[in-house]
Amino acid sequence: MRQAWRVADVRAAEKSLMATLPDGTLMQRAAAGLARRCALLLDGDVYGARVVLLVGSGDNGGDTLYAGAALARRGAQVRALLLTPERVHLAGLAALRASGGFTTSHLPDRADLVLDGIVGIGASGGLRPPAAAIVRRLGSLRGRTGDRAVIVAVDVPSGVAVDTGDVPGEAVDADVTVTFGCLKPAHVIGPAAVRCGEVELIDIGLGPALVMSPAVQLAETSDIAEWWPVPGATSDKYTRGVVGLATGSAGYPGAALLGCTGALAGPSGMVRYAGSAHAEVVRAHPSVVAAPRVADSGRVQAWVCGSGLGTGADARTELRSVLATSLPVLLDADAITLLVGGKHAEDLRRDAPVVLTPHDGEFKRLAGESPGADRAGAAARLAAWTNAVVLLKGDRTIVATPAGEIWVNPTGSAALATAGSGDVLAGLLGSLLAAGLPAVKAAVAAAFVHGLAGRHAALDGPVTAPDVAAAIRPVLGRILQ
Ligand SMILES: NC(=O)C1=CN([C@@H]2O[C@H](COP(=O)(O)OP(=O)(O)OC[C@H]3O[C@@H](n4cnc5c(N)ncnc54)[C@H](O)[C@@H]3O)[C@@H](O)[C@H]2O)[C@@H](O)CC1
Repeated sequence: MRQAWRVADVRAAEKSLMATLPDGTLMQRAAAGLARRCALLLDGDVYGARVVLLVGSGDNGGDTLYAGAALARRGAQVRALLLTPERVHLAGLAALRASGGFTTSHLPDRADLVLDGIVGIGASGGLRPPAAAIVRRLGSLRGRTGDRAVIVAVDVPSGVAVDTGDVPGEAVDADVTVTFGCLKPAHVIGPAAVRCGEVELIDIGLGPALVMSPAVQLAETSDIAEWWPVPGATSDKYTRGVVGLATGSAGYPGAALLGCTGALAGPSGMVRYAGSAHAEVVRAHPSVVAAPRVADSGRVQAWVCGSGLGTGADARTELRSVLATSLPVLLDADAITLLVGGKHAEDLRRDAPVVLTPHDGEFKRLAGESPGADRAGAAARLAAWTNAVVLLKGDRTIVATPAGEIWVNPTGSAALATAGSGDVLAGLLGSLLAAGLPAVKAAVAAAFVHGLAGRHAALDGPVTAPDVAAAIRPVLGRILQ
């Protein structure tokens, strides 16, 4: 499991750690790690490399100057462009000069490596115009071999909103981001995460001081392997869990079929289907036990309701039926639309878990506003308001609990942006709920495996929802081996 902390918590941890260390120790650790990574990016060919430092007025600029000094000592031609020369980190600048580096008043035409030290976790608002103009030109810099200059962001790419992962305006598009002490939300959430490129975390000894809860958590393959329910010697189809799907309609039988495909790939021992697509479902999936309505179905341990269900009177009845149970319920698509206006809000005040899986449009309908720039915060607010686990779909899907726990999925893939892929996710997640996984783990694990399935399917070309569903099993085979 990986974790990211908010700026205020990082600063508090740094402060408590600095109280025990000689002045400047953390910056020296940070700069040493940064310089080491830069040397590797130059393939060890540091001597004669053209290195450009973009240096802002804070400690982020200080890290950059010290790292530049280390590279200059190894023979690199280091030029520092000071954005606010009157407020530069003086000791860092002295170190650079003493090592043979220079300052420059303009962005050089050629560079092998650019270090972005304009602004780090002290950023407020979007980049100011002079910095924004420089950042716009970075993509055109070429180095010794004619290749594009490698861009390294120091701590975070300048221009991103560190706590939310938003990119409000011009921002550095880094190949590598070298961060210090711990990850921050911008490294893992939203468009900022894309601007980071590869993220390298340098240990500066901050760990023991990070006593506050992380802002965001990310599951790793080992977590999924640990959580995923697997049958034991005494398991049978009922003890493995039975998932029920109240999905699809005459207009959208495909949603029922795709949901069942996702559910069949999950860990539960049996899939029941309730709805008007029952004949099609049994034809396509002989192992599914189907009935026309929720009321006619046998026992299940969790319900999935909504995908392709419609929003008419019959759909309302089915939604009421699943919410009236004391079982975990996943509400997707039309079931979310049916909640709008608060008509079923009181039904969400139930003891058994509810999982909501909105995309941005459904989120807006339900919450009354778009997720906006702070997707994690928005998901957490909706989770608290609805008393449900909210899985907000996106490139980096967010899972938030009513208690404010937030997860971000690292396996997202553009391949999942295809009709019906959400139905597959709902079925898979429902299967995990039926198998007894707590709602938050079920949501995190389903998003993780679904994302990998999208990537796996994309290896063979353009992806459709059935391809995603078909890829779940090989992906799980690898995770659980
Ligand atoms: N505090 C610590 O113990 C450590 C801090 N480190 C570095 O210090 C950084 C934080 O340093 P600071 O707190 O000095 O803050 P920053 O260096 O991130 O930025 C603060 C400066 O940037 C300017 N600024 C703010 N928003 C701007 C914008 N939108 N456009 C242009 N300029 C803007 C402000 O005028 C301010 O002077 C970290 O990101 C990291 O790189 C590391 O050395 C590790 C240890």
